[in-house]
Amino acid sequence: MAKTCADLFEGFNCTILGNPSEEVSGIAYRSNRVQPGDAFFCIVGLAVDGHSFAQDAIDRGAKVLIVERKLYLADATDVTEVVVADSRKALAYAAAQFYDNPSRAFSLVGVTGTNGKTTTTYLVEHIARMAGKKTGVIGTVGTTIGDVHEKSEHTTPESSDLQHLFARMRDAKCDCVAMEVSSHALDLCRTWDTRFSVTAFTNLTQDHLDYHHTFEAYFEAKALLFSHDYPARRVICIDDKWGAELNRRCTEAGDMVVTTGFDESAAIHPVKVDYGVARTDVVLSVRGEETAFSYPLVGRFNVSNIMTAFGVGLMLGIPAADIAKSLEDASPVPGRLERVRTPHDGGVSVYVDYAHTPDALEKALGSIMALGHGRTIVVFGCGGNRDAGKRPLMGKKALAADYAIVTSDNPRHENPDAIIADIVAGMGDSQDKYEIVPDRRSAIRRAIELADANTSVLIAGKGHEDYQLVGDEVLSFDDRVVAREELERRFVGAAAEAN
Ligand SMILES: CC(=O)N[C@H]1[C@@H](OP(=O)(O)OP(=O)(O)OC[C@H]2O[C@@H](n3ccc(=O)[nH]c3=O)[C@H](O)[C@@H]2O)O[C@H](CO)[C@@H](O)[C@@H]1O[C@H](C)C(=O)N[C@@H](C)C(=O)N[C@H](CCC(=O)O)C(=O)O
Ligand SMILES: Nc1ncnc2c1ncn2[C@@H]1O[C@H](COP(=O)(O)OP(=O)(O)OP(=O)(O)O)[C@@H](O)[C@H]1O
Ligand SMILES: N[C@H](CCC[C@H](N)C(=O)O)C(=O)O
Ligand SMILES: [Mg+2]
Repeated sequence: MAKTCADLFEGFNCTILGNPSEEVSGIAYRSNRVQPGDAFFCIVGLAVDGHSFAQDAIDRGAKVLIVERKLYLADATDVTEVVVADSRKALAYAAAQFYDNPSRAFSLVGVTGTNGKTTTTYLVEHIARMAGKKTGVIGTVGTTIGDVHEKSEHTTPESSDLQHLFARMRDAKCDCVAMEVSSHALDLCRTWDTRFSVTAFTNLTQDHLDYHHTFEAYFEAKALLFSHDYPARRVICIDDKWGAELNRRCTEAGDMVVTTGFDESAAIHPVKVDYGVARTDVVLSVRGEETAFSYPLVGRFNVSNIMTAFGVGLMLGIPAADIAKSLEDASPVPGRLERVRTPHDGGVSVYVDYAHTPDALEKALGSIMALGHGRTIVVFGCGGNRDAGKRPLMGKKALAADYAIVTSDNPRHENPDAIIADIVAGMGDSQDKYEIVPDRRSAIRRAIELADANTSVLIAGKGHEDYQLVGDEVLSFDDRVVAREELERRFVGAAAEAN
């Protein structure tokens, strides 16, 4: 049923100047995407003020403007203005009304934390699907509705895009949706007026300080995901002090909390772990009961993700035995410690991973080195126009490898050489342990040239990405494809020469 302006803002503190019965045919926050009959939300952004695009939106047919200050555009007397205190909250609220509060139609799981969100949402989706539910996933790798996958622009979409996605998931009869909730999204109200059934916290380590400035502000943004909803079901990894603090707050607020962690004080903790090259065997203590199973992911950090997903499964009402059974054949997550396979690899073990923070790089390297392939070479860079403080820290972490090749990630609008200089500033006087190869393909080629059958190569930072962002250009680039090509170039070439 068509919605009026008054319908969208029922229960929301605002002043409607004009016609409350004006019908709204769509929601827009980007002027160049306005369709006739839309309501256009003027958002004061970090880069520009959306109010300055109001006239453009009207010219494209917007009938309602949502503003933080009255505009009274002279030749737009038939346009209704809705004055609100915060257009971002208004956008989230009105979009939820427009699509009839779709997040209430299914169990929605929100996962936040610096690292492990994508992995955990994939695991939760798998557990829910094996329990017979129709599922959806929203996150960095894209959106999945049932079995249909789409790419996405953000890890957590803008609020109105998110509500639209929820509506599509509701219409597709999804019972359970697992989504990543980034700290940007929480701070920018993208999930405002979304109802979560369960929220989960993985960890907090350095990232995004370009945006949040301090760890405390970064943590408080994450903590917003744990400050509302009823009944409040939380799964919190208490391995770092931030998780412990969140647990304290949620417990004090009377929330239902399942804690996870390596320490035996956590409600879910490992009793025994055997790390294999392709699978991991664990015995977990789950609220005092031991559960043994094996799953096809590697690395110590994935034990954390498995435990968090296990906790979410319990909160969704799925029996522990069913969760354990389903994890036996969990699907690996694209671009997370993904082994690059080709018949001609010369015995070199190449892994592509999405580690783009100091902690993730340390964990990914540690996991690969623990697999005992011998020598480890890491190829990595850092993204441009993102937290520069993490660059030297990642440089330092990379020294745990036997050798590092420092290269470009997504330079965006920064000079790649300047990003690399920031990275190597953290590598002290260890020049014999690294070299700089700015072009990413050449860096991967160099690592493979240096490798032999006792070497593993970790290509970190871009994981599932099939592009490289250079200035405004989106170049085609996939670490997995390039690594395969470079393995073949070396080993098929070598075999041909030997014949
Ligand atoms: C820091 C951040 O997240 N910024 C987001 C924010 O931008 P902003 O508030 O600065 O918007 P702005 O560019 O100043 O524009 C203000 C308003 O004017 C509008 N506008 C602007 C220009 C125009 O011609 N017409 C027009 O209507 C804009 O649509 C906007 O409503 O709102 C915009 C609209 O939704 C987003 O596109 C933009 O994401 C930028 C591009 C971005 O790169 N975000 C990244 C950092 C991000 O969100 N990452 C997280 C993942 C992090 C993780 O890995 O954990 C994510 O969830 O993806
Ligand atoms: N629980 C964890 N603790 C530390 N590092 C992890 C953990 N899980 C994954 N990682 C590392 O972080 C990388 C990214 O993992 P994942 O994509 O699951 O995290 P994310 O939180 O979704 O990241 P993003 O912020 O980019 O969306 C992995 O490739 C791995 O190197
Ligand atoms: N979601 C992360 C992705 C970083 C991936 C890395 N390849 C880069 O471009 O910095 C971010 O927005 O910071
Ligand atoms: Mg992610």
